[in-house]
Amino acid sequence: MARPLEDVYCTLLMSDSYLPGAAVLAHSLRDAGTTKKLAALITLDTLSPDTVAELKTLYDYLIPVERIRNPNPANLYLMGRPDLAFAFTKIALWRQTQFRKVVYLDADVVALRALDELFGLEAPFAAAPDVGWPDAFNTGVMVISPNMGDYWALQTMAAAADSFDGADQGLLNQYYEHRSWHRLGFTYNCTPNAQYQWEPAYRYYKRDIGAVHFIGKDKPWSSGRTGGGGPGVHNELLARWWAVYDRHLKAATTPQSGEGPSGRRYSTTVQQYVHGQATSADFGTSSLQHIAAVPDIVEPEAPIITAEAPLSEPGEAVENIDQGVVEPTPTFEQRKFSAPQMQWDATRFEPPAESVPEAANFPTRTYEFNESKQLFQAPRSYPAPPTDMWYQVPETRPTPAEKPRAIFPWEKEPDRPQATRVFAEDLASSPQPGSGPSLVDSAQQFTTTHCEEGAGSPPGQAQATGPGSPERPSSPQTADQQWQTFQQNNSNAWDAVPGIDTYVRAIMESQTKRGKPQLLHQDGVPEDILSPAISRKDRRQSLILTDFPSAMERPSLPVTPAPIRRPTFWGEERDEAGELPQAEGVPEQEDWVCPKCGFISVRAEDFRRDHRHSSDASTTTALASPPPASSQSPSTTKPRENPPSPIFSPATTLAGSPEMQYRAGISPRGAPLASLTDAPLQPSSPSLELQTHFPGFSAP
Ligand SMILES: O=c1ccn([C@@H]2O[C@H](COP(=O)(O)OP(=O)(O)O[C@H]3O[C@H](CO)[C@@H](O)[C@H](O)[C@H]3O)[C@@H](O)[C@H]2O)c(=O)[nH]1
Ligand SMILES: [Mn+2]
Repeated sequence: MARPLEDVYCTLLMSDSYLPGAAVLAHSLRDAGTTKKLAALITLDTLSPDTVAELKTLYDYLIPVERIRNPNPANLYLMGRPDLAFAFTKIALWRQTQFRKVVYLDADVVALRALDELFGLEAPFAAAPDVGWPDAFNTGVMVISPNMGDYWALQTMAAAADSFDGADQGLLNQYYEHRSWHRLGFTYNCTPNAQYQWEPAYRYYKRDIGAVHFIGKDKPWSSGRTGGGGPGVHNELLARWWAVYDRHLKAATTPQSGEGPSGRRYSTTVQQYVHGQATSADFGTSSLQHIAAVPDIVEPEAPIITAEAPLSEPGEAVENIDQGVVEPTPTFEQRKFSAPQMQWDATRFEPPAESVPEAANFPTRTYEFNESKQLFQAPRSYPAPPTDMWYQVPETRPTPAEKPRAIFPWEKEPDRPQATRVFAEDLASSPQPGSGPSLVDSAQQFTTTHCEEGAGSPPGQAQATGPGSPERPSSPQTADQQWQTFQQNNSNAWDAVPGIDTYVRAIMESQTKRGKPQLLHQDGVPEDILSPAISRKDRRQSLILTDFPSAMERPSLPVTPAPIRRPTFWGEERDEAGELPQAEGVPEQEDWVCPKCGFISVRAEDFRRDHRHSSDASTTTALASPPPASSQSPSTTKPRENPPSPIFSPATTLAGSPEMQYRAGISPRGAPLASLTDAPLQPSSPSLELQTHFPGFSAP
């Protein structure tokens, strides 16, 4: 016949720091005369060999178990106990099926008497109410009938972190909420509370108390004896723990030298985890302060001796003090720190996915309202406001910002007039049919606007000739006269630098020799670039740089004699039958626009002399044989007597050279140059559209 299964008291130890608790628990049970064996579940990888050795002397069975970590320990922070991350390990009790019944006791429990009657309970599970929520049970004292069915169910819950407090108590209460369990009396798991205790009840039930359980972060051995000196329920019960400790484990005068009253050797292993133990100073002070041992713990009525009472072993400490014995601090005292249980074991697991950040452990400080009943007394007087508060205006004016470095020669002229700006919007309103601004006017506007640095013009000239200037001559001039005046008074500074001229001509000639026309479009297909129906993206990138304003900048500026045709509301182009009359006093288009390639020069002389196509072998200039249909104004056919300086000559000569496009891409005032589209300009085109070309940027 098989041997009947055994009954045991069992505890759990997962860290060295709880060793004093486990030791006191074992002693308290044995002192109480239990007939049952003692067992301890231990996690070998987190306990020191010394601790295990000590446990071996105290317990009949040491049962190694794997720690079970809460995979989602967030709820532990709700009760401020992140150190209980491995509390689920406790469910290993249910798999100890080698035992019939287990009376489980936390390591922070001290038995005041043997609890053997608990093994006679029928119920498969029993526990006492929790003091914080009495409908729930506390898991520090439990009567368990181990079985694998419950174990696997609990294990599944633990794996899912199914626990309202993140630890075993939440998990087990959830598990047994809908199962039958036996409710033990509070006397089996009395949890003294420093803040609240129902003292009359304590006094009344005191003699029934079977086990005291020191719940919470602070344990008797971790806070030391200082807290347990006075009257009150909590201190009385604390004294019961220290009584067992003192009887069996308290440090002797010389470590490892003595024997306790029970005949056991004092344990230095245990002492090192007891606050305030194992230093010579402590030997003296503790014996003065501590509550001395209660002689017979089986007798709850035994008188409790307070600090003022005679010491149980007065000789030791006094002797030491008197003889001036100063013992070196033992190394185990220096090593007694035991790190609290971490939220996760970095040596075995990855950090939990939803772990609480470190900051959750930062100390917090609570400020409370002042509860003083004293009425507020206003001070008799307040300090006078400061009298020297005003803004001190600085005596010296701040030095004006430095002028920008001169780039062009004329910028160095000392009495160069301040440049002004004139914008198209400031000028006369849009061209009127028949009397709209001529090309001369436009050119004047343009030059004044764009050469606002007053390039090359005599002092004051830029303003004087500006159309928007108040000093504008009011006497009416013919367009031709204005053109003459304008051209005489305006020239570009770079035209006076022969080097530029020579260089650009050389490029142009070399291109002409290579048969590259300067402005021929790639495929020769004429295109009505002015048609609004043609979207911008369909146009090829321009090859020509000029200083013309772009269509965007000056959309209405008529830089060609012909007006811009806008589509009607219905989208089609307007009839060519001139709605707008030809402008007067404007040079003929053939004088400055190449009918072949649309190349533009403002100075007709330059145009005739310089602009040639390689195919024009017999032609001296592009304009030697102007298209017969376009000759209209007699004023443009006669040669000019005093050829004025070119205005746009760089543009005419730079055409077609990508390198020079880049170099000439910035106008004298730093604005990007405009470029003509490379589509051919038809003599019959209704207008010419200009397109801004920024160096380095290609229009789609
Ligand atoms: O670092 C540790 C932490 C815990 N334990 C063991 O686990 C038990 C539970 O920890 P404890 O500090 O005693 O928890 P309590 O302050 O008592 O907190 C309550 O909440 C815990 C978590 O739900 C339950 O385990 C307790 O029974 C319950 O009283 C201890 O007694 C020890 O046996 C260790 O060995 N090392
Ligand atoms: Mn406990």
